Amino acid sequence: MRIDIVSIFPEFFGVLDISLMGKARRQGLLDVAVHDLRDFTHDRHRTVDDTPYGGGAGMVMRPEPWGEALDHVFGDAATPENTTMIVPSPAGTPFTQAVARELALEPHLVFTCGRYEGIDQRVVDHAASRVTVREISLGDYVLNGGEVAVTAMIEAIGRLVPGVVGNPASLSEESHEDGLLEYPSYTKPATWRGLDVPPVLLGGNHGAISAWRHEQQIERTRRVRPDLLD
Ligand SMILES: N#Cc1c(-c2ccc3cc[nH]c3c2)n[nH]c1N
Repeated sequence: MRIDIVSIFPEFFGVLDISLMGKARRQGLLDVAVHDLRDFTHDRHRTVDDTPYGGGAGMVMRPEPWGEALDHVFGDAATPENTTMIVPSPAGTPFTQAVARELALEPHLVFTCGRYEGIDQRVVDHAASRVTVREISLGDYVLNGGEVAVTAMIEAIGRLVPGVVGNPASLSEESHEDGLLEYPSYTKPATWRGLDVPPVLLGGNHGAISAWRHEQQIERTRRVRPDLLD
């Protein structure tokens, strides 16, 4: 999978050089390129924003640098079938595990990190004439820009790419994979500060363990996220 990120804070994505994402990049499973939007400006101050038409607080990201940056990232080969541009936005559709699974099947993802009051709408509209565009929200709260959201999305998507996670079986036992929250986990010692590991987990009866874990998933989901059971 090829991932391109455009941001005025490219250094923000150094986190993608470490841990599982870094290993996947070194293995060639993920090809990630980060682009500085200011490299596509032509004035002395490398200006990326301007005042909003219609007035209002804050600034809007200018379309020209974005247009040139996306021209560079899309190249001549990008089509709606092979390239998906993801625009993080509080006005987007919710980012869920199901969306992560969909996007993990795409060959090329382009993430556009807005700042200020957002990106001139014409950038999104023009890109939609060239590639698939999805405006996606990390959650119902307000961030200062797209970078935090893009980092979270790339981790959630990247870990689903075959080969990135060592034991694929672990992916199927996580929260939200089967519509339920995950069961509680324990490791040694069997007793810690007077607290015991549930005996069923020590008995080696795999059928009983599996049944207990499913019961725990149902109980935890009913208690914490009853909405998932609707
Ligand atoms: N995704 C997402 C977001 C954002 C977000 C995304 C981009 C920009 C650009 C300026 N401000 C932004 C906020 N806020 N809350 C979310 N769930």
